Amino acid sequence: MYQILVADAISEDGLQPLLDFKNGQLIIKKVTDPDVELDKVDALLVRSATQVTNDLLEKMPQLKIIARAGVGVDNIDVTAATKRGIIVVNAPDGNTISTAEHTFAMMASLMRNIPQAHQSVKNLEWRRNDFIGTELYGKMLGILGMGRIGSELAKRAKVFGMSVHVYDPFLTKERANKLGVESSSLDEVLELADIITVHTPLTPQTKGLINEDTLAKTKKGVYFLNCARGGIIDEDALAKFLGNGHVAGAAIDVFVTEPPGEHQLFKFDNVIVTPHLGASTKEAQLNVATQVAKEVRTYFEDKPVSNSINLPAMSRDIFEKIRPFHHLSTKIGLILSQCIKEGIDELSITYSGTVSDLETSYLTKALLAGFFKNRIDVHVNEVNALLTAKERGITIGEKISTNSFGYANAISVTAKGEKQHYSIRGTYIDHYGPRIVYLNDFNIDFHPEGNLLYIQHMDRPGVIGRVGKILGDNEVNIATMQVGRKQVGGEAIMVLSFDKPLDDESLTSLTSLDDIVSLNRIRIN
Ligand SMILES: NC(=O)c1ccc[n+]([C@@H]2O[C@H](COP(=O)([O-])OP(=O)(O)OC[C@H]3O[C@@H](n4cnc5c(N)ncnc54)[C@H](O)[C@@H]3O)[C@@H](O)[C@H]2O)c1
Ligand SMILES: O=C(O)[C@H](O)COP(=O)(O)O
Repeated sequence: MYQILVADAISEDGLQPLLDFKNGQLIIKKVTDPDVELDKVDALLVRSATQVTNDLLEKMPQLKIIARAGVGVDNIDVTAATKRGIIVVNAPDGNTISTAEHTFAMMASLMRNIPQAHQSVKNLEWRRNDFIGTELYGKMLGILGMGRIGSELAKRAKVFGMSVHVYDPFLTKERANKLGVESSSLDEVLELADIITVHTPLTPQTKGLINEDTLAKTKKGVYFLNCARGGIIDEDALAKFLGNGHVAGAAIDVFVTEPPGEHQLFKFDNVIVTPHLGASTKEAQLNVATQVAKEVRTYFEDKPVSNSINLPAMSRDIFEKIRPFHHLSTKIGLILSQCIKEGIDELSITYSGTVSDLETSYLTKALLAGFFKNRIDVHVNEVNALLTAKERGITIGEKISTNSFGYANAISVTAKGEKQHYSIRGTYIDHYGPRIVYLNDFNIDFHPEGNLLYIQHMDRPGVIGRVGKILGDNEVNIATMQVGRKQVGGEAIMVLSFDKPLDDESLTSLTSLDDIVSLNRIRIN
């Protein structure tokens, strides 16, 4: 039974897919709650409040998936999660409309002094001349970050008769034209806009995007909005430019520290604030909760998730096509890891035939996960496979080739260590399953499953018989046996499979036989 911890305020209606999930148990508690057994949690659902730090992850060794019911993942140490093989998913578009609407409401409120006027009337005042506003009509709105929310905001601004200039280094001309906005440089937006709003993620590049230098380039009387992330607008710099009258007002939904406590911006009457409410609508909360609840369930049902931050997205159709090769790749990795007895520096993988049309990078990661499975302590999966290989100095080469050696598809792998050099090839045959068709320079054909013994020996009369006798004497039942050789009387190989793991005594007796070059027990599960 998977333990699923819901650590922030997430719509319970939206959690229905998990409430209906027979293999999951929902725990709705904060991570700091002493009743929560963090070491048993398999899935963690959060919004922006819970800080998913490396220290927290350390206490959660069973954690497999972190789901963010919202967009921003800056409260999650994604790098630390990735290292541990924990998949991180979010709900990227469930709160877009709500946040765009909130930004628009903040802009209108700011320009018409609505919060200030509201408070004044409630204080039994009637100061009509103190709250003269400014029309949005005819003004230029500058949007920094033209993604989902920026684009929705632009549509609404245009309807209000505003012109929209945007700065987003990743925005194409076609998309800007389609949205009817002017794509500009950062400096142009700063110099021309009457109102500037930020809608980028918080990254090292966007932290302090609006700072003293950029503020100095803006028009006197400019207004600023931040409904994205605290820190994109440097709070000290904004306070300074509000203080000297250069900035006419600001609307802020997000802060560097949340909750902000006593804050330097609160002393300005022309600053309006909300407590990170962009996504706080019934609709958005239902959307994001439903999206992540489905993602977590999908993940535990061994199906592909759609919105992972640290794994490539894959549709169900593609996943079904890739699934057999995924199994094959994992098995190849497992076999290699048990055959090669030292650390490796290089792994070269060649995909040919029908498999080369698929997402081969995903298969490479599966192969690495198989390779590392019994070698290192860390749980390696598709999320952290490449990182793990890199940390261990293994160079990964991936190629596509047209030569599939007579099979419809083939995955050929060579692993190089200091002393050893191993090559293996597998194929997937419809209605027949995965087969290993080449191992360490020998053509062979065996089903990579269960308890196997791979023997390299000299091709001499009686070797197979002697192997069979020792196993028979030790009551070991041979389930299948395949042989291969390059030339008569040269080196040859045998791959045997058993119903249960081969015992040490039999292995020792086999090792002492004449004409045996090497033996490897291989377990595939
Ligand atoms: N206040 C809230 O409650 C709330 C709700 C939802 C989202 N958000 C925040 O709003 C922001 C935008 O969310 P979104 O869903 O539109 O994200 P998005 O990923 O769709 O859009 C972000 C855009 O920023 C652009 N960008 C990235 N780096 C940039 C840079 N250096 N300069 C200019 N543009 C850059 C990207 O190209 C992208 O188009 C995020 O920070 C998100 O966390 C806040
Ligand atoms: O990134 C987001 O989705 C928003 O900032 C919403 O955050 P919240 O889920 O804490 O309201």
